[in-house]
Amino acid sequence: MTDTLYARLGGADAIAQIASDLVDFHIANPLIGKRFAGSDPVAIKKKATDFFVMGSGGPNNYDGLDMLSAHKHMNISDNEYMAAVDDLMKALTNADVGDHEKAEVLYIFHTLRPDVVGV
Ligand code: HEM
Repeated sequence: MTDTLYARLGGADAIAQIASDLVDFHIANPLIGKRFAGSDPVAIKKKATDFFVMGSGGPNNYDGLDMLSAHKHMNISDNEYMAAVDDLMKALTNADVGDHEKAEVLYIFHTLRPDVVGV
């Protein structure tokens, strides 16, 4: 059997580093940084890690909101979504994730777009 995406990314520690970088990049990103002005970086890094671990086939410890509830009434634009995708690619590159795994992560991320953009 093929390893889960979770295992191929390097498990919980590797994913925690990717999620931490991702949140740092979002906060520093001029296109979306202001969205996180009121956020606690430590808390959202934990939520992002748990969500990513669960979504890649690892243990499910995610206790956060579903994606529609989390982003409802934010009215996130296509440009903001693309900025978040750019940050994700950067975080994956930083962690030396291979092209095949990057494509899988991107695909999963994109399946969540309807619950995030313009809701
Ligand atoms: C498919 C893409 C995305 C995924 C998978 C995702 C994932 C998440 C998760 C797991 C949470 C935590 C939910 C909770 O608090 O229980 C969250 C919160 C949030 N997301 Fe997203 N997100 C995405 C795209 C975006 C985009 C494009 C923006 C805006 C540019 C955004 C802005 C936020 C904000 C502002 C919060 C609340 C942070 C806080 O609680 O302080 N998200 N997102």
